Amino acid sequence: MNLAITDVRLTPILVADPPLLNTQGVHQPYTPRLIVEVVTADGVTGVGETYGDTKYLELARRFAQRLTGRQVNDLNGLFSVADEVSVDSAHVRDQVDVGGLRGVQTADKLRLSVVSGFEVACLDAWGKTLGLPVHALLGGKVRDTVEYSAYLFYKWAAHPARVAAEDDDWGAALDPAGIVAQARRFTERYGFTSFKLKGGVFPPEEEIAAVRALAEAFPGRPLRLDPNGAWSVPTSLRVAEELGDVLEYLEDPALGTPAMAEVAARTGVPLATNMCVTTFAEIKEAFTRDAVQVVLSDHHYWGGLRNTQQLAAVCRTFGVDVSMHSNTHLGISLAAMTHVAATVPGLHHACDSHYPWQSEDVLTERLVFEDGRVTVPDAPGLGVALDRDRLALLHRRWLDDDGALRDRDDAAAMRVADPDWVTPSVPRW
Ligand SMILES: O=C([O-])C(=O)C[C@H](O)[C@@H](O)C(=O)[O-]
Ligand SMILES: [Mg+2]
Repeated sequence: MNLAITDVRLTPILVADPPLLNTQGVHQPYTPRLIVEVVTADGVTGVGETYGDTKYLELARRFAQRLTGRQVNDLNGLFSVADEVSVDSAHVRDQVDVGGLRGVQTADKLRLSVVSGFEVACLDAWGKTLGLPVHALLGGKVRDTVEYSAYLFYKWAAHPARVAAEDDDWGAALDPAGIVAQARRFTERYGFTSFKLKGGVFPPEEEIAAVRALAEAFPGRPLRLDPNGAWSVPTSLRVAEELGDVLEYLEDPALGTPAMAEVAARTGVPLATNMCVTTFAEIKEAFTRDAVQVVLSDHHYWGGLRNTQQLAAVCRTFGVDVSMHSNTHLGISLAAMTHVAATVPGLHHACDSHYPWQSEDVLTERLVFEDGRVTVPDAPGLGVALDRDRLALLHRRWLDDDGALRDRDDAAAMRVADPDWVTPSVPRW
């Protein structure tokens, strides 16, 4: 058995994405992702997936150059490579962007997102070589299925500039009735039994009404509302007061740990985050101030599956729940999320996934949700197979793009419909 990496392939792609609304704007018709392949001396190929925007891609290219000759099971070594890459990446070293939906974007976090794509690819190759599933390499699964929630979005029927790949049959959802209809479709198609509504789009009263309508349509089902930090502390408290009887948790109602701590101190509704605790360095302040009761890990920006397990252990120590966040992603990432979620003890909340919104994939066989759950794959590696024709097609789309869509920009996508749109300042309400 020879675990040495002999080749690394990076394939940036553009994937069709429906016009889903959030507080920053609307999803672009296509979103960038990066598919990572590592090949071993034995000819085994492992696959990974991460963000594909230019700044990630540039780092990934530097990263890839340093991998040949390393062992696929040297997972700790990936972080040393990340350090080396940081030294010669002066252009991203000091880059900090506070305005996105993924929390504060630092160069460190970009690097960890890149590491995650390679870590998953290495685990896949290592597992295939040993004939073991990724969850076994992570210490073994403690459950056979992982529960996901229906991720509801306010949505237009179509993108303002129609695109060929867009033919979703979800229709528009712009009011409580539309959101309930969307939720029904999610239950019919995938059997989801818990629901998360992406908020911060309409004034809070309208979103409160939508959650109330969901509570009436699906009595007793876990419900969450996530405005991505768009509300002030008083608004967050008002929403918590009005929906406290039906919410499983409120997700990032206000932006940042101090504001979340203020809200948490004055409501009994649990608060979840994928914005104010997104790195190990942010944990201490948030946990000591009791600002959050649930951390939604995203293995991409936490630096991979093993870091996600470490995060879960820290959360457990502090009595904070852990669950999972997602961004627009394909089946490789869903498989990775499912493997790691299967190994985390005490996972009390259904994980998020955008996957049902993705009509395209790079797999020969897509993962399926049954009764709102994905069965944990037991085949070697991630248990997925790359469809090279699909990959080539989505890469061709990336090559043909003039650069406009290679970096996700929800505000720019919104300006296609509303030229005066500017990213709202926070708090918006
Ligand atoms: O839970 C979250 O904050 C997200 O899922 C962030 C995403 O960027 C979401 O807002 C989206 O896709 O519009
Ligand atoms: Mg969130």
